[in-house]
Amino acid sequence: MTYDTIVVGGGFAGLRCARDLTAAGQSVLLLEGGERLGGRAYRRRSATSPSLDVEIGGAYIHRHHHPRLAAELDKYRVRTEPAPEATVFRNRLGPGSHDSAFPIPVEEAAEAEAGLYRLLSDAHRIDVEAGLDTQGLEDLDVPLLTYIDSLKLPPVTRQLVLSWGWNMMGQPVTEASALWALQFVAAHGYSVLGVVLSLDEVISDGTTALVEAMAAEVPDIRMQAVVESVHQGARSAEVVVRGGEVLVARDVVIATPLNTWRTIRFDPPLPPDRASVVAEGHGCRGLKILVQVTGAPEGISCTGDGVFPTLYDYMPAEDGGRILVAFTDCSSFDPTDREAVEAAVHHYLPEVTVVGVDCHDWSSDPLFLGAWVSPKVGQFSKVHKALGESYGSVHFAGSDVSLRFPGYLEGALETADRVVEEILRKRQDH
Ligand SMILES: Cc1cc2nc3c(=O)[nH]c(=O)nc-3n(C[C@H](O)[C@H](O)[C@H](O)COP(=O)(O)OP(=O)(O)OC[C@H]3O[C@@H](n4cnc5c(N)ncnc54)[C@H](O)[C@@H]3O)c2cc1C
Repeated sequence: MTYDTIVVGGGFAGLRCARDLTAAGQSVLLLEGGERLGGRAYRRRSATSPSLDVEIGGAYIHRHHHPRLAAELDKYRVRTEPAPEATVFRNRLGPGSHDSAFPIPVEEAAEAEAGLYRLLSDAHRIDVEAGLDTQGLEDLDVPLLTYIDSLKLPPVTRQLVLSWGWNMMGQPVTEASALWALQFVAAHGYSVLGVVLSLDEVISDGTTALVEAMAAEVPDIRMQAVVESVHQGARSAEVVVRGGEVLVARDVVIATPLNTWRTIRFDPPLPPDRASVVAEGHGCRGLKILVQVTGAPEGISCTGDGVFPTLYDYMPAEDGGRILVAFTDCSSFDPTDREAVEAAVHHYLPEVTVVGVDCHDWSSDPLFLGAWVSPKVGQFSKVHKALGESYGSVHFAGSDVSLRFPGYLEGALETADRVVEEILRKRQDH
C-alpha cells in the first residue's frame, strides 16, 4: 500500500500533522519510535512519590502566547489551572537580601533600565517569522555571557538575567547564543519579563490528556517503529523502519527532534545548507530535575548563582513534603550524584532535607538527543529558516524548527500547520 503521508514522530507536531491530514481525507500512517506518544510532553508516575503523576518534560503554558495550544485544549475540553504561585522567595543574587518577586533593588533601577532597554532594542531587530539567518543578526550571535556583560547591568540585575538565561537556554551562558535568548524575548511580545511570566498555567490532568485526545483522531499509529532511513523516488518515498520493513508514501513528514535527524539516513542526502547543523546538533543539554524535600515552605521560589539557577515549588509530595523543580544542564550537573543535589538545594534552602530525585536525561535518550532546542553560538545566524523547509517529498515539523515559538509546545503545533498546508497545496497542484 502507498500512503498519502507517513508522519515520523508522535509528539505534538506529529500528532497534529497526522490528525489534520487525516481530517482532510488523506491516508496517513504515524510512526512513533518509542513506547508512548507525546514525546517531550511526558507525564508519568513520580519516582519519589509513586502515587502521584509528574511532568518530566514540557508543562507550562500561556494562553496568550500559545494560541494554538489554547485552541487544542478548548477543543477537547482539557482543563488548565494556574501554575503554583511563588509566595516565598529565597534568592541568591548578590550581597543583601533580594527575597521578593521583583528582586531588583531600587538603587539599581535606573542602570538596570538602561541595560534592559538595549536588550529590548536588540530583540526588536528580530522578525520572529523570518528566520534568524535572513536578517543580518550575526553581531548578536555571540556567547550569552559576553552579551550580558556588554549591557553593563548592575550586579543583582546581572545575576537575575544570567540565572534565567541559563534556565531558558539549557546550556551554560558561556556557550548559549545571545541571539537565541533575544529570540525568546522577541517571541514573548518583546518582553524580558514575558519570558518568565509565560510559565503561567499547567494542564490539570497533565499533558497526557491532550496527547490522548489528539491521538484518538489518528486511526493508524504504529508504536516502537524507529525510522532509520528515507529514500525518495520520482513519485513516492520509502521509509525503512528498524528491523527492515519498508513503507511507502507520497510524502513523508519528519517530526522528530532536530538532534535525531543525524540518526536517519536521507537519500538523497539533506541539502548542504542544513546538513552541517544537523550533523553537529544544537547545544541544549537542559535538565529539569524534580527534587522531593521536607521542610520547604509551599510557594518557595529561588533564583540565583547556584548550579541550579532556578529552583521552585512544583507540587505537594505524598509524604507531606514538597516536590521542587530545578533547572540546570547535564554538562554542569550530574543528577544521579545525591550529594551534589543536596549541596545545590542547600545553596538556597539549608534547612530542608532532600528525600529523593527524579529526572529524565533527554540528552542521552536516543529518541531525543537533547532537551528543547537551543543553538550553539554561530549556528542559527547562518542556517535557520532552511531547517524547516521541505525538499522533494520530505517535510520537516517539530518545535525545534519552529520560527515563531521554538522550544515550546506551541512551536510544535505551529510547524504542523505549515507542513499540513504544504502537503495539501501540493495535492491541489497535482
Ligand atoms: C525538560 C523539558 C521542559 C520543557 N518545558 C516546557 C514548558 O514548560 N513549556 C513548553 O511549552 N515547552 C516546554 N518544553 C518543550 C516542549 O516539550 C517541546 O518543544 C515539544 O514537546 C516538542 O514537540 P515535538 O512534537 O516537536 O517533538 P517531540 O515531542 O520530541 O516528539 C518527537 C517524537 O519523535 C519520536 N522519534 C524520535 N526519533 C524517531 C525515529 N527515528 N523514528 C520514529 N520516531 C522517532 C520521539 O520518540 C518523540 O515521540 C520542554 C521540554 C523539555 C525537554
